[in-house]
Amino acid sequence: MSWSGEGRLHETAAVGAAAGPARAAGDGTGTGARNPLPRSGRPEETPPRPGRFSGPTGNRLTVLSGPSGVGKSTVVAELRRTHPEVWLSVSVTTRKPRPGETDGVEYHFVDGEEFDRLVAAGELLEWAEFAGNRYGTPAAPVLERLEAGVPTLLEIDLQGARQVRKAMPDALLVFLAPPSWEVLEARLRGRGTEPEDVIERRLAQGRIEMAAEPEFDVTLINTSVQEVCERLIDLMRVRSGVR
Ligand SMILES: Nc1nc2c(ncn2[C@@H]2O[C@H](COP(=O)(O)OP(=O)(O)O)[C@@H](O)[C@H]2O)c(=O)[nH]1
Ligand SMILES: Nc1ncnc2c1ncn2[C@@H]1O[C@H](COP(=O)(O)OP(=O)(O)O)[C@@H](O)[C@H]1O
Repeated sequence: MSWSGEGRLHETAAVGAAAGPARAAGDGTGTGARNPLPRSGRPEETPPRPGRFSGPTGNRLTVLSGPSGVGKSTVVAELRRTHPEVWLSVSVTTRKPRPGETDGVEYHFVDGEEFDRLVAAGELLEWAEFAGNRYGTPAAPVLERLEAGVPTLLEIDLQGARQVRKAMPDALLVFLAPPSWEVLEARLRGRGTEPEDVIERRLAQGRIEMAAEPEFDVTLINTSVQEVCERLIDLMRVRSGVR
């Protein structure tokens, strides 16, 4: 079967001590309760399908998305610390840096003019506007890593994930979900980095993102950051042959 596209295997794995053991994608033990899609075949046994941006090694890109405040940046920071073998794409954004963010680490912070230039020059693999700012993935570094067989992760929004799905049908799309909506609100407010009106915009966008969960291949529930990281690494290992 084809792993991408309609009938894509979908797994919902609660990750965290309270949620029981995490399950391997396609190992037949996932509940799939929220998305009862057909589940024949194991993704790791499906040969790579060439996409517009696929590298010759068949190495597949992994995309992490989820609503604002769910913990994506925290997971990425933990991966950066504990799994330096994974290459994390650094996006360009027109958003202003938050306290503690460093240009070139979390993002390349650019002005609107530079962002326009990158779009016009076709240098972005995908880009989207999110809560009043623009964000995009520089294509060249991603393609270089995929070509070299390096496990590669993008942390991007839903619109970006959809663009990646079109451009690279083999990409693994992982949805990071909160344990509950209340927890998501509490995390976003607790982070204390945005004023209330921005929080409201992000929560509104978050409802849209949550509704799109069935479009993703795998859902991980962010109860424990460490366990989400381990599951992500497992998924990437299966897909890119990393040991
Ligand atoms: N499409 C797209 N979205 C991105 C990119 N980089 C970051 N994002 C997303 O933009 C949204 C806002 O990011 P950010 O301002 O850092 O806020 P946070 O997610 O609440 O920490 C998040 O959903 C990110 O995943 C990118 O290169 N492309
Ligand atoms: N598993 C978790 N348990 C408790 N708090 C978490 C967890 N993951 C992230 N957080 C906290 O939630 C807030 C939002 O996380 P963040 O990584 O900024 O989210 P995102 O990048 O998805 O917007 C932060 O204050 C972070 O410390």
